[in-house]
Amino acid sequence: MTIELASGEAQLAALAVLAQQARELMDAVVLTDVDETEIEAVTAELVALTERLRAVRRESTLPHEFAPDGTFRHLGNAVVGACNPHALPLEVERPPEGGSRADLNFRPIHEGPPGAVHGGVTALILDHLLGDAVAAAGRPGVTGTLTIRYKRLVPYGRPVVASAEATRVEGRKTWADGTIALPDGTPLVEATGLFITPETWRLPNADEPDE
Ligand SMILES: CCCCC/C=C\C/C=C\C/C=C\C/C=C\CCCC(=O)SCCNC(=O)CCNC(=O)[C@H](O)C(C)(C)COP(=O)(O)OP(=O)(O)OC[C@H]1O[C@@H](n2cnc3c(N)ncnc32)[C@H](O)[C@@H]1OP(=O)(O)O
Repeated sequence: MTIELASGEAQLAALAVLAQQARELMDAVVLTDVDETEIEAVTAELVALTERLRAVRRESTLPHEFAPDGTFRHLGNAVVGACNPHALPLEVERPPEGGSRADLNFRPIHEGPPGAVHGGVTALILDHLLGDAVAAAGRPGVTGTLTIRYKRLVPYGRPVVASAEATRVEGRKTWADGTIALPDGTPLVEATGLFITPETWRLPNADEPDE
């Protein structure tokens, strides 16, 4: 894993604004009902804009890194990356009592079953949140297994709460449980996962895994 110093903060801030606009574009695309002439005109403008962005390309995606304020971030991450239009982005909090949580609102672009969120999308969110919970416990790792139980359809367009906590440790293995629930606590999706700390990972300030 690469840990690099942050650079080009003004450019990154502008990129985050661009990524948010791209999200709004995606939201507009799935709900627009303008006629085909207008769709073709907008598409032509987007082709031109895409070419402008491609004019200068990075050799790799935005890295895992420490921001100037000392916090760890991954601006290109598919779930939490402010600079990645694919990300909600999920804003993860780490409450003082432990674990990880996030308030979130899925959108029509996340639809799977009619009027509800795709199960793969909720699995993605829970994978990340469980991963954050094990990292919060000082045991960052990659997902070995992820088991999901879909209890109720997850609505989009209204608030839900995701939460997770590490539950057990054994060598380089850490287990975590999590849920996506309505604000009143009604569980919609439950997850349990096993995360494994690769041999090569040793993060500054992280507790050493018990080996
Ligand atoms: C996404 C990167 C994040 C970077 C994190 C950095 C800092 C953290 C800070 C904040 C992060 C916050 C949240 C985000 C974090 C994560 C969320 C998303 C995570 C992902 O989305 S990540 C992508 C999906 N993930 C993969 O792409 C894994 C591919 N895979 C491998 O990279 C290797 O396969 C590895 C490393 C798993 C093991 O390889 P290895 O050589 O180190 O270990 P080895 O095989 O020796 O196994 C040792 C013991 O684990 C058991 N074991 C192994 N694999 C198992 C499995 N799958 N299921 C059950 N048990 C398993 C063995 O049975 C043995 O058990 P025993 O010791 O009892 O015999």
